Amino acid sequence: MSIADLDFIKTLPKAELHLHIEGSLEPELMFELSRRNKIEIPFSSVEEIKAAYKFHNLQSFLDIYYQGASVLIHEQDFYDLTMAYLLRCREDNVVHTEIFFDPQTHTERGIDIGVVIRGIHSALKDAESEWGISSHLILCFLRHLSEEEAITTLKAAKPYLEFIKGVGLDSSELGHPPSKFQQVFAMAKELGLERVAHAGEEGPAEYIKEALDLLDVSRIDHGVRCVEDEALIERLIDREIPLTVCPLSNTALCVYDDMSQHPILQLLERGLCVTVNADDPAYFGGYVNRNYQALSESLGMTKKQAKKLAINSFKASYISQAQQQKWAEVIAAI
Ligand SMILES: Nc1ncnc2[nH]cnc12
Ligand SMILES: [Zn+2]
Repeated sequence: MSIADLDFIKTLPKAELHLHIEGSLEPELMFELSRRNKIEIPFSSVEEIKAAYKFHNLQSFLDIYYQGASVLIHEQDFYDLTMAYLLRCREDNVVHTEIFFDPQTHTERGIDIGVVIRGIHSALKDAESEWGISSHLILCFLRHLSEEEAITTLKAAKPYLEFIKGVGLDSSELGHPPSKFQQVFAMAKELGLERVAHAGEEGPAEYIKEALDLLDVSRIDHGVRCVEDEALIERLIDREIPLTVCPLSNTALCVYDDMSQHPILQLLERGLCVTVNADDPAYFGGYVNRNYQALSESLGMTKKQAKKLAINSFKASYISQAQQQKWAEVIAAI
């Protein structure tokens, strides 16, 4: 596929399944909110912010990402943040999105979890009624904090469970294995919530197995280090466990030195249900179509592979089987 086929990527309806809403905070909005809320940030211009976005691993990114989120205070801020992302969905033909949010990043600063959820949820509802973009919200626990704090967060979210589809696990992976969160994931299951977890991004393949065995997740976020364990790859194929892969994130955080080393298309060809996602687009150089474009440019992704990836995005989502089927037919006809 040539670069001229960017239009083709845009024609494909897509679901996005791995997007941290706090990671969609563009420098321009960060500045506006810092002024509006009188929160100091250590940058004097948008250019300075962008220049600071040079990462050498996950932690070097997370330090800047949590600092950026400090400008989010009011319900309107969370609304504006989410609406800005949904406008990008519209541009990229993302018709369904499953959004992560990190309540502890905000509650630690004294912000009520209801402020966060109501702000995000009302933007999601507006985008659905205005543009027909459907969505789910996934509450993530920060794995560098304790399980006890995760349990407190889950309890605080109880009045809002009608707005929450599932729980996830993110932040610093190394040294914080899924086994640390077994109890809180069991509680979430008991509450009828879906479960996903970041695993095998920087952490070993063993963490992917733990997420499956101990947290009973139905999807793995990233998961690219499964390539180091042949038996695990076969298990992921047999059990049809999707991986929400984020190519530009992986190169920005030096999981791979160059996109040409990314295994996503090899995994696709082996029969894994891999999907393409942006992770933290304001920090990693682009939204979902930009990720598809990178696969085209660096890995020679074909139109057939792009269609399969788009079909997988619906198959791996939490929309109904009938809806999944409908989108698969639309894409097959393109
Ligand atoms: N790529 C990522 N990995 C882990 N935690 C995150 N939080 C936001 N982006 C993340
Ligand atoms: Zn992520």
